[in-house]
Amino acid sequence: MSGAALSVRDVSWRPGRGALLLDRVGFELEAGRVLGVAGANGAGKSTLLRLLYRFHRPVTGAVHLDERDIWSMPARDCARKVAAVLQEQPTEFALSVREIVALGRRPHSSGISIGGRWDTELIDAALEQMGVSAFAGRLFGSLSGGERQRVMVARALAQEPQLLILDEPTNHLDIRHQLEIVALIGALDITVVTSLHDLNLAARVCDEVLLLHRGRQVAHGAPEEVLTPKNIEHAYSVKVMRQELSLSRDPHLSFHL
Ligand SMILES: Nc1ncnc2c1ncn2[C@@H]1O[C@H](COP(=O)(O)OP(=O)(O)OP(=O)(O)O)[C@@H](O)[C@H]1O
Repeated sequence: MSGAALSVRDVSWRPGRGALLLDRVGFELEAGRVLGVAGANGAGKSTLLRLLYRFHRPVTGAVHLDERDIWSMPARDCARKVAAVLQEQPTEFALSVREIVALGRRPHSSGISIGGRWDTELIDAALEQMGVSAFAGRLFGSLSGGERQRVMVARALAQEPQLLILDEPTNHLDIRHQLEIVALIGALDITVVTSLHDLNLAARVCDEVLLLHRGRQVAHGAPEEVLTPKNIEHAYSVKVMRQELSLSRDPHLSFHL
């Protein structure tokens, strides 16, 4: 797997004739970097992600992957290059975990069958990487929320994307699996854009952070430049304390009203 450079230029989006929910957001992300998208509930994080995986078409601006506008490429090419793990989970409850992960290979298959040796190896590797091999034969619908979340990440990895979009990937996950997914994101050599509510986690895992407030970009850059008490107070309407952890000396943010 290798990553693609992502260029988002001045994108805006509104539903139909409604008000703009995203207003001229733009950033450049080099191949292999991890960008965290932060902001309060309703700030526009999921809306921005939807523009990146070609669910919404921007009303202004454009999204380029390796210098190609994603709307100028055939839908199938985009599906090969971009994988998304969303908060809404699929309703294919009657499929097994393995069958769900195998769906990640669909954009790469020439016919309706998925089952070459390379596909099998990739599916096995993705199941293993997400620690879900043990229940590969179980029905997806019988899994817990956290187990399902890990299966959906495995499906995205099996897709061999160049850009991976994650909408709140740590939702439903216990602390061990949160740490594991954070380690996995850090170890992938593809480009990743992830929304995250936990700002301390965002500071640890992301190379860059984009902070949104009411559909507008407040700041974009290195986590320590963006996640300042001033920016967070503006974006979330909370008071912020920044401390240094005594052992690791890592900065740690705490919040109060
Ligand atoms: N298709 C739509 N039609 C009308 N309003 C929408 C539509 N999609 C999103 N919105 C509204 O746009 C705003 C931004 O939504 P979005 O889901 O992008 O926020 P978010 O930052 O991801 O929030 P959260 O942290 O709660 O998941 C919200 O007020 C939402 O209700």
